[in-house]
Amino acid sequence: MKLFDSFSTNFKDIDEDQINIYTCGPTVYDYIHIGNARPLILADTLVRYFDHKKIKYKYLLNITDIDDKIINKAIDLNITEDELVDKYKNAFLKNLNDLNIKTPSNIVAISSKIGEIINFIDVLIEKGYAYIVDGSVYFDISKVKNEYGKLSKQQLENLWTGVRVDLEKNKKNQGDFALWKKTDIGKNWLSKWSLGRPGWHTECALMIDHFFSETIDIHIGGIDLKFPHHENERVQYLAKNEKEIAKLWMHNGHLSIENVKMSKSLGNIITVNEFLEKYNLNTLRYIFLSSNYRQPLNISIDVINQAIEWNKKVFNLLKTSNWKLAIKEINQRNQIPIDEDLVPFNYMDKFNSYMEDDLNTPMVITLLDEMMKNLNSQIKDSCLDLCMSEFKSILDCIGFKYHIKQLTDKDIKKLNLWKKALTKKDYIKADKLRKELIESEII
Ligand SMILES: Nc1ncnc2c1ncn2[C@@H]1O[C@H](COP(=O)(O)OP(=O)(O)OP(=O)(O)O)[C@@H](O)[C@H]1O
Ligand SMILES: [Zn+2]
Repeated sequence: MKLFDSFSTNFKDIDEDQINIYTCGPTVYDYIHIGNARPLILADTLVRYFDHKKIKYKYLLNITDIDDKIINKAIDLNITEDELVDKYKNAFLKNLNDLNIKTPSNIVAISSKIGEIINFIDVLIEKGYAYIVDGSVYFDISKVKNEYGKLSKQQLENLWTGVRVDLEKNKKNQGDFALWKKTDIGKNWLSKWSLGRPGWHTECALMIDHFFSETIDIHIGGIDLKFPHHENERVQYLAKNEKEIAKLWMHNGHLSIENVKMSKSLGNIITVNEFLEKYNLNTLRYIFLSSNYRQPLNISIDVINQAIEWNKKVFNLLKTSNWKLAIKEINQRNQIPIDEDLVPFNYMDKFNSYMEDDLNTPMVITLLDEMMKNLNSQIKDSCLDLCMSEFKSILDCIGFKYHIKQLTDKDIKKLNLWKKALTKKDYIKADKLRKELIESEII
């Protein structure tokens, strides 16, 4: 399988027996928006494909439950940070389920790893990469001069133009970032340096160091995290372990609305909950999968309508084939074994080759369109089961989920009566039955 590595800007082969994956999770101070869902759906598409190919993987997703944003919001609302975090962590987990995102192998909140973070920072101080100022600990980026900026392809001296940096005084270099922040505001923990809390960039570096004994295979996150967050994660891991944190970096492009990046701070967000109230998970899947994950994506009513129309087509085909196959089964016309040579297409092979080409899901959508066209018209009756099962397993593999009614014996009886009425040209009876079948969402 070939994936684009946004560090080397080359395609790389992924062929290990077990793939270790990490995605930077949300800061749980609010509901997630559909932009935040893009990296999660990207990771989900990847691991679903690994499942399909029976490739083993370990996928870790962190939850940032310690952060300034959490502290400030809890103060504003006059509630405890724990109350705030619980509410939004649960909402986040529910959203994963609502979006049909497979539960990662591990979901870990950083507050459960404070002891490990302190030890991690200690090693960086001992090795001379971090220094203490008045109870806070900073990473000294001048110690990794030759490495810093490599991921985001920037010159050290140009890095800070237009980027918001920590305002702490006494830092040796402008770009030095806090590993441990001394603070008496909000929740804090006792370390040998001060009462304080860890910095965000250290959380992810620690998680990867702690859960995986070696360089991970794939690190996933939105493109906005490339600098400084991922740059900072990388140099910490490099400083501690003298090796790369990840073999391959996957960065998704931004989701924008009216051509402006969807972001909480700009207030132009659509939360996952809001989106799902109006539309459904398949609408969002289609929107993301029909465009290349690396490209920016602008959401508009046209894009949403296109997704709705496409899903209607799929749903209708699934419904029609469901009752057609049910009748066929009951009539036992299906006793003739399926001759696989009769199946005129190679859908699964095509699907696999598109997915292995850096998750080329737009081509998979085109393939599904081609399948729908054939299934709706030309496919030989004897191939219907086989082709439909391929169609369904592709949909399932890329995370679509449709609710098709399970037909009862009574439903099938009615279908047969309808068919008989048609054969006998008893159109009044046929029409009545057809109406009933439509009403009960069978056809
Ligand atoms: N508009 C977007 N399009 C795609 N991915 C995004 C977008 N906004 C955030 N992300 C990604 O979502 C994940 C969580 O991001 P983060 O924790 O920074 O969210 P946030 O604080 O809610 O962001 P923001 O304030 O920008 O809305 C990251 O991988 C980030 O890159
Ligand atoms: Zn991270």
